Amino acid sequence: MGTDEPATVRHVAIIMDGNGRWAKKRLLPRAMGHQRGVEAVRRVVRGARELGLEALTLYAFSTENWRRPEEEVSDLMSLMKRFILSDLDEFARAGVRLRIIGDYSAFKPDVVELIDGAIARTAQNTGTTLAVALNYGAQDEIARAATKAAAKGPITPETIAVELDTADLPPLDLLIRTSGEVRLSNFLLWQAAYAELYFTDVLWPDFTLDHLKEALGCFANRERRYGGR
Ligand SMILES: CCc1cc(N2CCCCCC2)n2ncc(-c3ccc(F)cc3)c2n1
Repeated sequence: MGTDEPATVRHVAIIMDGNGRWAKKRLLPRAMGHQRGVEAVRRVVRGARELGLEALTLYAFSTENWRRPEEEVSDLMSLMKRFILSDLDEFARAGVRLRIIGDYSAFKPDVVELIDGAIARTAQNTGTTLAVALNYGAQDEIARAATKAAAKGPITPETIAVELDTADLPPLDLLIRTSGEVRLSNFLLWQAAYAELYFTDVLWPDFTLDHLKEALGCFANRERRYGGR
């Protein structure tokens, strides 16, 4: 690709941070921050489709999130169920394909069943792939991939890569983190090797399609290195 051609973004990932801080700033309960955060998810999934992204990966629940208060974990599980029962209908009809990365078998059977149904329902879709990271940690993902690769023969970066949860997604082009934290927090560590990293002070509930376009614009202006330097 010559330098005068706009860089094509195929796969964007987002660490959706700042939901609790958004609520705290407004003296609202954390659950309200989560609810407004779901509205931002809706905006960004619709935006990803309009922009023709092949894949959008969202960090929804990390392996560390289990340490949150029980009430908050329960609130997040309810939020997820509501999202699948209501929003996924629209996304399924619009051609969005749902994938889950991480070990979601750790969730309650009714949640696992709901997720499996949503994956099956959208499996044939050919639009944007929405990959949601649930009970996900990159070091856990890499360890699982390495274990599978080792059982099949000598380990190389290639034999590990094909065993990652994201093996069927395009290479990661752009990783966005909201709320001003400049850390990867055990998210897509392998996949981020050559991705552009974009950090914004915007809190996730305030994130809009314009913010996504701003991040994509920054990507377009950067010249990719792919390990060149
Ligand atoms: C595990 C709880 C949780 C939290 C969460 N947050 C995190 C908290 C507040 C901000 C919104 C984003 N999101 N966002 C999408 C999903 C989702 C899950 C499964 C699915 F099939 C489709 C979407 C989600 N799930």
